[in-house]
Amino acid sequence: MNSESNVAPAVRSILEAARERGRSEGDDGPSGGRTPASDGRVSVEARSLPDAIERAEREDRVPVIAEVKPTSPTSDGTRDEDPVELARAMVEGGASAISVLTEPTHFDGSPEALRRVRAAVDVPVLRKDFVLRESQMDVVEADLILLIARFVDDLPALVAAARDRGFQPLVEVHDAAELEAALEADASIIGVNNRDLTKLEVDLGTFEGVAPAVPDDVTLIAESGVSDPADVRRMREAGADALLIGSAIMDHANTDEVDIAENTRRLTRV
Ligand SMILES: O=P(O)(O)OC[C@@H](O)[C@@H](O)c1c[nH]c2ccccc12
Repeated sequence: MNSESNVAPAVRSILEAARERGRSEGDDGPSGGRTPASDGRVSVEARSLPDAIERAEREDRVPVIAEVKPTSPTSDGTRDEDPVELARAMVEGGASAISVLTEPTHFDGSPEALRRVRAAVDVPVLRKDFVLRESQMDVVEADLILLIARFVDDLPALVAAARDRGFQPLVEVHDAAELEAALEADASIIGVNNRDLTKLEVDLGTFEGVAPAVPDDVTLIAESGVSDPADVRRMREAGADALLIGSAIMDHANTDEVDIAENTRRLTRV
């Protein structure tokens, strides 16, 4: 994998920033909220995502991972409410898990936001960032950590490193070749990103194209571009065990007060 030659300029810039992060701070330097073991690694007791999905199904909710994403290169605005308040409203609206952007330079995220969210809610929390090296995992505790198949050099090693720390790795793919790499790396939670990182365009057909090749025992997540109940139904029919939804809940462009709980509810009660 690790092909970034023709990704969108915004994505290239995100990756450059990610590559630098952790170096100047000293790869193992202290930072907000992590719980270092004696060797400087975090060690987590993760809240199970498959269990949270099962609970939602039992309670007739669509399993949704709702994303605290203050802004993004493709968003029309910035939402600067307290991440804890946003996360609480998402859980109130039926979210099964919360994703928190920790990327600082393009998404206005922070590890501290994730630490505070995880302390405030009892559902699993995903760390959404561009983790490229093992040492970048030791920044903050989370229940799940994102690994983007396309951008990492040694996916099997990073999957193993994540599990060593107690994280549930969520491996993000965009096509059949990346899916194969994820399966070879022994991933058991796989997300198909509907957003093409070369053009930043969204096509829900991406999930529909990749999903049939995913084994049943994998927890399969449809990521990005789900904007209304019809999209929720479409992704569920194509085999999504859960949906990762950010923008439709955050509603960045809306400058009026937005009801995050209600935005979440309309996608979990489909
Ligand atoms: O806001 P959306 O279209 O609902 O998408 C959420 C999530 O899938 C998206 O933020 C995302 C998917 N993969 C990523 C990798 C890094 C940062 C962000 C992402």
